[in-house]
Amino acid sequence: AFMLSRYESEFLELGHIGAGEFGVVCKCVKRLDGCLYAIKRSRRPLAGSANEQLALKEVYAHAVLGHHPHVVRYYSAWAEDDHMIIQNEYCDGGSLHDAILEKEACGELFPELELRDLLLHVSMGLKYIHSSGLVHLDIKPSNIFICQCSSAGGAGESEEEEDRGPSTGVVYKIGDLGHVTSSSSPQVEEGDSRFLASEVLHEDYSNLPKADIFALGLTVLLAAGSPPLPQNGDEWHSLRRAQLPSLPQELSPAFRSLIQTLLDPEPSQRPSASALCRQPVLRKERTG
Ligand SMILES: Cn1cc(CCO)c2c3c(c(-c4ccccc4Cl)cc21)C(=O)NC3=O
Repeated sequence: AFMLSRYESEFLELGHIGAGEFGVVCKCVKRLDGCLYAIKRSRRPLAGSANEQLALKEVYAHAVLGHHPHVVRYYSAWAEDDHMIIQNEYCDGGSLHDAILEKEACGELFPELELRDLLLHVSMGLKYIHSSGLVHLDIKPSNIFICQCSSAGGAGESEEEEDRGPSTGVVYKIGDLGHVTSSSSPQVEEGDSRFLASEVLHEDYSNLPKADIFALGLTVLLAAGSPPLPQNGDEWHSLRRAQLPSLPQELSPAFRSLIQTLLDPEPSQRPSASALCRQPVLRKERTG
């Protein structure tokens, strides 16, 4: 079109960082402030379609959630030339899924200290989302983003400092709010079946925050080096009888049993996000 779109006039595209059926994600610099942003451009969904509902829920969730150091920050969203555009905080460390693939590629493992940071940071983000009466419903490694940069953005720089992992200074943030819904009157759009709690599969929506906790448990297992998760079948069910898969590393008994509780078949037996944030095994060991 002859008219420069807002996207083209306000941003310079530096590269593609993701693509899927949802659309394309680019790393962009905003010409005005010189800051980096992750911008997702997707075909505008058909008015009144389910996809439009999903697109709107994502923007509503960001608008309601405001700022938190462990939730990817939202800056703006708009529609133009038949596309939906959302401008979010750019996390410079890639996704946890990328990090897991890299570790596997060079035969390394996440040390337990980093697994504890991961579990603590995502628990803090979930505590915030759940305290706002919302649930994420698509917690998985490809939706958790890593900030290595010193200016990790987000509110409360000082709070950010406190949250930094002692070992790596890496900050984990929950992203992709496309499945977020109200935990009380849910219109559940199921997330990735590999991370789906069995009660949600059976349409029991009575305790959705605990479905996020279950998915977080599987996410930590993958980061600990467990083999790829089954999408269905016997293995899928045995994972949901709290039989942890064999892991390539010895985790401390305290940490291993904590992960076990996240995967409990009974949602009420799984710890809440706020209980997880208070778990001694996740608090920084005050050395010296
Ligand atoms: C594929 N991909 C890779 C990255 C980071 C690479 O270091 C990424 C980001 C986001 C998103 C994203 C997810 C869902 C909705 C909107 C966005 Cl911008 C996707 C991303 C996002 O919101 N912030 C990101 O950094």
